[in-house]
Amino acid sequence: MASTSCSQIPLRSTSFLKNSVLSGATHVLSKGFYLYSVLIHPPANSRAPQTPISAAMQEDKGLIVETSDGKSKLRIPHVLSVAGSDSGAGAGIQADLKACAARRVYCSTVITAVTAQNTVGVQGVNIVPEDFVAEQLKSVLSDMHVDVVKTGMLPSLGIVKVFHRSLKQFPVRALVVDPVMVSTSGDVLAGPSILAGFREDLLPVADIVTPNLKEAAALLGGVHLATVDDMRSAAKAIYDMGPRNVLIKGGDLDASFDAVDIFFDGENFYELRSPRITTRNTHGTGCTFASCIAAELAKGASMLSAVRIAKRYVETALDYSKDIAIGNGLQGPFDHLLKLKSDVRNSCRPRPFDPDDLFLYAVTDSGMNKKWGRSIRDAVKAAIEGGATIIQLREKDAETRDFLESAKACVKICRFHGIPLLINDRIDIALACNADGVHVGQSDMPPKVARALLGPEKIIGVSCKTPEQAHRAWIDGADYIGCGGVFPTNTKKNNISVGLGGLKDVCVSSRLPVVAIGGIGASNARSVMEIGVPTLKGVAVVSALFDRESVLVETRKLHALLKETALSVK
Ligand SMILES: Nc1ncnc2c1ncn2[C@@H]1O[C@H](COP(=O)(O)OP(=O)(O)OP(=O)(O)O)[C@@H](O)[C@H]1O
Ligand SMILES: Cc1ncc(CO)c(N)n1
Ligand SMILES: [Mg+2]
Repeated sequence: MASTSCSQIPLRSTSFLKNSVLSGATHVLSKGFYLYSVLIHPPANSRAPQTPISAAMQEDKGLIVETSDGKSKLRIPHVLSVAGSDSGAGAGIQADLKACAARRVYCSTVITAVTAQNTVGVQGVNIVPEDFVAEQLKSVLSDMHVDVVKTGMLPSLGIVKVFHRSLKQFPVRALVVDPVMVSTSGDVLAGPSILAGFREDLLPVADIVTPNLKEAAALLGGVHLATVDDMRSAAKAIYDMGPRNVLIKGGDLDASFDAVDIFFDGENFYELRSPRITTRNTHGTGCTFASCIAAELAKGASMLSAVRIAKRYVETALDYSKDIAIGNGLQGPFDHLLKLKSDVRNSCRPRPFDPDDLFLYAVTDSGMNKKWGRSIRDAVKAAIEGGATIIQLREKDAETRDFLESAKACVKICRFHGIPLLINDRIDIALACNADGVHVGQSDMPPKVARALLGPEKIIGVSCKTPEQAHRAWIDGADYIGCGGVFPTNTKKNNISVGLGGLKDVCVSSRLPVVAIGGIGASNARSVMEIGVPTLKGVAVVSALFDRESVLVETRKLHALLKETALSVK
C-alpha cells in the first residue's frame, strides 16, 4: 500500500514509517474534496502519534470523505466521551457535548457515573455498574465510526479495566485521557485505587494525558507541584509512564501566575501561556480542554496544534463568560457557545421581524450627514422620532472603526425605541455591533452565505429589480426585498430605474414583503403606495429625509402622508 505525503504530523523518524502498519487507502480527489489520508497505526509499543497523516475534510462542511466499494460517504468527525454526568452541566459529559458542538464535531457518550453536582460542590455520586458501562461502549463502538476517544471521570478500577478491554476490541485513531480525580470544589470523583489502572492500562496507550496540578501530583505518588518548573519535571516523569504526549494544566497555580500549561511531546517542552481571566466561572475548564483537543484531533489536526486551539478556545470562552451568573456557589460554569454574553439587554431584539416594519424605511447616507454636519446617531435619532419604522445604515465611505462605533451607538438607540436596525453590505459590522440584520445587493454577499454567518434570527433584505431576482431571494431565505430604483435618484447614479410598472411586476410575483426604493419622497410616495399590491409594505427613503435641513420634520411629514395614503388605499 502506498502512503501519501505527511504534512500534518511531525513524524519522529522514518523508521517509524517502516515499522508501521498502513491502513486505509488513498481516496477521492474530486471537486470540493481534499485528498483523503492514509491512516498509520504505529506498532503498539511505538511512541509515534496515532493521528492520521492528513484528514479528508470536505472544504466547506468540515466533513470527512470515506470511500469503500468505490462509493464515497460523508462523515462528521466523531469523538466518544467516556465520562461522568454533571447535573449542573458545567463539567463532565455535558461540557464534552457542548465543547464538541462548539468545535463542530459529533460527540457520542458513555456515562460512567451520575453525579449530583452544582456550583457549590458534589452532593452525590452514583457509579454506573461495570457491565452497563461495557454495554454502552459496545453499543457505540460496534456501530459508529469513532475517530477519537476522550475519557473523563472513570470512577473505579473495574471501569478502567472494562474500558481498556473495549479499546483493544475496537481500536480508535487517538485516545485523550483526562485523569479526573478531584473536582475543583475538593470532592473526590475517583479514588486512589484507579491510579494503578491509569499507570498500567491507560497511560501506555494514551496519545495525550491532561492532568491538572493535583492529578499530576497523584499520578506521581503525591509530590508537591507549585511552580512552572515543577510542572516541567512532572510532565517528563508522567511521559515516562508511557503516554505519547503530556499536558500539565496550570489552572490551579497561584492566582498571581498567568494561566500556564506545559506540553511535552517527549522531545520538546512548550509553555502555553495566556492571561489569567478573573472570573468564578472556571468549572469544567479541564473537561472542555480535553474534549476540544479530541475534537481537533478528530478533524485531523496535529497534537500540538490541537492543544494550542484548545487553549485558545478555553481562554476565549472564559473571557466571554466571565460575568455570567449561574448558581450561587464559588465556582460557576461558563458558556461554551459564546452566546450568553453579559449585556443581555443590548443583545436581544424585543420581537421578530414584522413586514409592517417596512412602512417608513430610513436609509442613512454618510455623504449627506457630512454635508449637513450631523453624526449618524443624530440622524438616526431624528428619523426615529419623526416616525421611521426601520433604519438602515448605508455608510459607503466611512472608516471601519468609526463606522463600528457609530453602528454600536445606533443599535442602542434603536433597541431603546424598539426599531430594527440593518446594516448595508457589511456583514462584519452587523456581526460586531449585533445589528438586527443586513441589506445586500445583487453583487454583495449572497443571502445564503449571509444567513449562515448571521444565524436564523437576523433580518436579511435583498435588492431586486426583477421577478426572477425576487424569486431567488425567497429561495435563498431572505426576509424582504427592496425593489428599485423606482424613480431616478442621485444616490445611485447609472442605476436603471424600474418605474412603477417594474415595481408592480415584482410585487405581484414576490412571495416576500417588498419595500420600494429609489427617488421616493413626499411628492411621489402616494403614487408608489397606490399601486395597491398587498406585498408592497412601504417606502425606503434616503435623500428626502437626510439631504434636508431637518430630518425630524421631513420624516414626520412623510410618515403622515403615508398614513393618509394607507387609509385611502384600504
Ligand atoms: N482563570 C483562568 N484564566 C485563563 N485560563 C484558565 C483559567 N483557569 C484555568 N484556565 C485554563 O483552563 C485549562 C484547564 O485547566 P485547569 O487547571 O482549570 O483544569 P481542571 O482543574 O482539570 O479543570 P476542572 O476540574 O474545573 O474541569 C488550562 O488551559 C488552564 O490554563
Ligand atoms: C462528572 C464530572 N467530571 C469531571 C469533573 C471535573 O471538573 C467534574 N467536576 N464532574
Ligand atoms: Mg480547575
